[in-house]
Amino acid sequence: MKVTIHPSTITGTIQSNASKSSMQRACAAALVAKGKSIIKNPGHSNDDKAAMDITQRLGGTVTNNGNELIIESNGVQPVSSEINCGESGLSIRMFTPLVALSNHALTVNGSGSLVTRPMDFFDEILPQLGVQVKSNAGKLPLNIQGPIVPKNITIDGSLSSQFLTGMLLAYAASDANDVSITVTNLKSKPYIDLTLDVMKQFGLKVPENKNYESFYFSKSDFDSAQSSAETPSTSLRTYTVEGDWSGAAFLLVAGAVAGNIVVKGLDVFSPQADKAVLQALMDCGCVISIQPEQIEIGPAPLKPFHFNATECPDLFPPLVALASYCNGKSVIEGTTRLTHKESNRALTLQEEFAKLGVTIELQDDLMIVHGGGGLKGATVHSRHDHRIAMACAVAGLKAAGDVTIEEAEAINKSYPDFYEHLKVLGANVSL
Ligand SMILES: O=C(O)C1=C[C@@H](OP(=O)(O)O)[C@@H](O)[C@H](O)C1
Ligand SMILES: C=C(OP(=O)(O)O)C(=O)O
Repeated sequence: MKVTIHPSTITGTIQSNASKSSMQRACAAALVAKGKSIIKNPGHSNDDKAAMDITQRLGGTVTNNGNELIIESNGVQPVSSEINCGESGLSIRMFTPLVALSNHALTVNGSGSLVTRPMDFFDEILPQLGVQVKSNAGKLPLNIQGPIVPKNITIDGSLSSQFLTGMLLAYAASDANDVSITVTNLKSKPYIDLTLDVMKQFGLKVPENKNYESFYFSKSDFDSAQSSAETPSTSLRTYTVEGDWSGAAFLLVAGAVAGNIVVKGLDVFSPQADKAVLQALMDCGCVISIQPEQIEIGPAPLKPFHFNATECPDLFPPLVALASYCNGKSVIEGTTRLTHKESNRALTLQEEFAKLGVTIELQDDLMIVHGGGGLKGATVHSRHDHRIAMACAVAGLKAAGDVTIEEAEAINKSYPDFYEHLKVLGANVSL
């Protein structure tokens, strides 16, 4: 699908989309928590759909009426010999340790960019916990046969926090007692805060976070009268999927560049990593008012900013769009975190923004965006990466000519309503 963004000024109010990070975790937590869970504000992105399908294949009963998702579960009891994670890095890395809770042999598969993303973690770690693993040299498909036996283990957190998210859930589900997961060089730490937050809300056993270096599952927490009285694991529980700071970052940048808008549905106290976008927006000098129930944002002469995105790598694409309109060189740190996303994002941003007339330099872990020179109309390509498509769309709002995005449907991975939301804000978008 091709989408063309015509130069536009935007205005109005928009409700943020549901966070796939919050929604996918909720599916996994509902699966292992046992009992009935009601999940409000469910998302409908491809990654959300993958998580719902996996939950069902691992034994959950999933009923989705659009406004509410109801999951009933007796724990992981697979009803299928294969799960398919689509293109979702979080789903494969979070659900594979949950697959390993069962003694059934299962194949874990995926598609698109996921086929080339590294999964060697499982070859190295799961066998230490009694799980048989066969992979295609560290890539998909994976054949997994548990059950996992929690014990003290050390894992590497430098490539992705998502493996740790899966391990924490699996340890909690198997009632890990007096054991620690030690993690070296953990990156994307706020995503672990989100995992722990969801685990708590679903009444799972939450480990003690020792400075993001070790996560200790105590002997007694879960059995204590107090914890089971507060959040009994088999009770009915309700969870509301958070508004998505990662998707909203594109809307907020659109406001800073192309018109006064209001974004609703974002929790400023959320553990989500990407709420850090507010810092860059405040630093670049746009007009912004942050209130508990909404964020108002609008354009002003924009100045360059310096931002460290090591812990929130998904902010690179929207921040590159923002930096393109800032008058001078903006510096974003953390490019090494981008190599294994849906595309090699530092390179794809450099190549696609070059088509729009923006020079991006890559130096070690730094990205330097030469902004303020004006953007030209061009045809760009999503590179099958939702965040590249959204970054180009937002950048196109104030380009000198039309910006056409090829394979624009990549947005379905996280934010299927993105172009519609731009249209609601008055952007001139041809679908
Ligand atoms: O846990 C999550 O929901 C995510 C964690 C991050 O990945 P890494 O931990 O690999 O950086 C992020 O990039 C991804 O989009 C979603
Ligand atoms: C990298 C992303 O997601 P995942 O790793 O879950 O596929 C993303 O949404 O940008």
